[in-house]
This record gives sequence, C-alpha cells and structure tokens, in this order.
Amino acid sequence: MAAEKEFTAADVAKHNTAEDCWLIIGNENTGGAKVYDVTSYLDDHPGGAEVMLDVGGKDADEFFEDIGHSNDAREELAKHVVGVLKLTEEEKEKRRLAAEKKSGADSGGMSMIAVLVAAAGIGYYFYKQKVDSSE
Ligand code: HEM
Repeated sequence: MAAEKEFTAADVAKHNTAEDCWLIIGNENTGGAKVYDVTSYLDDHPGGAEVMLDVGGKDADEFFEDIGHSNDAREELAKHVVGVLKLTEEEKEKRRLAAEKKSGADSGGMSMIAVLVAAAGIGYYFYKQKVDSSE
C-alpha cells in the first residue's frame, strides 16, 4: 500500500475557498487527524456549504463531532480523504493537553451526576421519615 500523503496545518490552510475547500477531521481517539478535500461535497452537505466554508482550511474535528454526525456521514467523509495531518511536536503536545482537559471535564460531569443522585436520595430519606412519623 502506498504511504499516506502528509500535510501540515499550513498546507491545509491554503485550501479555504468554495472552489478548493479542505478540512482536518479526526483525533487520537478516532484513528488520527486526517485531511479531507470536501470541495465536491459542499453543495450536497445537509448542514449547508456555509458551515463547512467557515472551517475551510482548518481543524473541524470538534465541530464535526459536536453535531453527532451519523454513520452515513462518516462513510461519506471517508470518500474525501486526501492524506493525514502531519503535526509538529508543539502541535502534538497541544493536542495531548486538550484531550486530557476534555476527559477531565467529562469525569467532572459524571461526579456532578453522582452528587445530584446522592442529594435526591438523602432528600427522599428525610421526606419519608417525616411522612412516616406523622402517620
Ligand atoms: C466531509 C465532511 C462532512 C460530511 C460528510 C457531513 C455530512 C453530513 C450529513 C450526512 C448530515 C445529515 C445528518 C447526518 O447524517 O448526520 C450532516 C448534517 C450536519 N452537518 Fe455535516 N458533514 C460534514 C462536515 C461538517 C462540518 C465540518 C460541520 C460544521 C462545521 C457540519 C455541520 C453540520 C450540521 C450543523 C448538520 C445538521 C443539519 C441539520 O440537521 O439541519 N458538517 N452533515
């Protein structure tokens, strides 16, 4: 198999028009950041050309994931790959830190749910005691 073509963020940044629109999508958890030429898909995108042009030439991974695109969307995405993103050491470190921060925020969300569940349980316990003692 031929080696995948590598592009730096600066290479991708040049492709940011409706006639030539590339995006970076992907991260460590989804098999790495890849480079996509979405020019031919702009007019077919159910979310519209505008949102893609806004992130043309840039890293659109977070936007793509936030929308919760379907498997169909992911299959379509795969058709447009032109290569992989070549990260500088500095960019690698930045991504690693961002990923760490994100997983930290997620577990923060989970412990918030645990606190709410516990509070509801304690509330119910006292409510029940009050009801029982007044019977
Ligand atoms: C090649 C890249 C992309 C492909 C193949 C793609 C494909 C699709 C598809 C098939 C849908 C319909 C819903 C679904 O099946 O999930 C959709 C919806 C949408 N996409 Fe994308 N998308 C891409 C990139 C993006 C990017 C980069 C953004 C945002 C910056 C975006 C924003 C949206 C939005 C907002 C919708 C919702 C439209 C609505 O429900 O009204 N998409 N996309």
